[in-house]
Amino acid sequence: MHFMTALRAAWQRRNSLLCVGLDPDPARFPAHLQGRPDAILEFCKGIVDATADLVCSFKPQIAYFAAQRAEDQLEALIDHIHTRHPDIPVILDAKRGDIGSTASQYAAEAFERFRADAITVNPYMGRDSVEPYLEYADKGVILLCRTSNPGGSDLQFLDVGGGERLFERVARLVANEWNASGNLGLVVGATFPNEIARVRELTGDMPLLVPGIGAQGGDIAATMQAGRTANGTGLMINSSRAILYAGSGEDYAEAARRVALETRDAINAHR
Ligand SMILES: O=C(O)c1cc(=O)[nH]c(=O)n1[C@@H]1O[C@H](COP(=O)(O)O)[C@@H](O)[C@H]1O
Repeated sequence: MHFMTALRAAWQRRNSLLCVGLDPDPARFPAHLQGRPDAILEFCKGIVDATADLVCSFKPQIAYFAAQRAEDQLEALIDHIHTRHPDIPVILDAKRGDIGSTASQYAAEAFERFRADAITVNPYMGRDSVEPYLEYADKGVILLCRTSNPGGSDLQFLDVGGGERLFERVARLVANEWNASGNLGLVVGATFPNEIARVRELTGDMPLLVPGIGAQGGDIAATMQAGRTANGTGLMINSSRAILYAGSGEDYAEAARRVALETRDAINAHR
């Protein structure tokens, strides 16, 4: 199924704009999982199965798996999500960006090896660096626009002419010129609601991935006010650490579920 179709269906069916980020850090795992060779997979499966009815997407961050030599566990995790929760799209957070020939390999890695439904990509090498991902017409490609970190302003706020800031140029280009197949989205941090509003203004109903609530302190009400579309959707609001590490004992998945539920409801209160 096309990523955008699956996302819209998940927004409706799950009544949720929450994206749970899967950033497994073994140092923070509960004691009963410590030292197990499959700890990353087991930890993440626990989170996924406890929260799947509360989310519109899952977003595994590839660095957390690669740093632990656990790409095989990432493959198994995505396979688990597709098998057990087939209606929930998986966004592989990889933030790739390279020349076309190399980008083709990154696209094959994300969509063929890992079987992700969407990938995050850094667009700052330009259109030809994004095109290999677009060849997978049913997959989502979510481009960094205005990132959630403080240093995001260093470059993304630069005036590129006539008072237009770099992130605005990215949003305008992506919405008006690059999105011929309708499979693009943008990343805009919850920590910058004014910029969410600006990107929404420039991109119509384009889906926005919004990380930065929870551990980074972004405001849910301001995010929703700035970014929701007329029908009360349009956003995948990501929270990772605040949900993953809500508990530290054997009941970590139940603790994660409680925070995911609170977060989903806090978001829905502003739809
Ligand atoms: O593309 C992303 O997902 C992303 C973009 C961005 O601007 N800021 C950002 O925090 N992220 C990712 O979103 C997640 C945020 O995690 P928490 O701060 O723990 O909720 C991490 O996986 C980040 O890599």
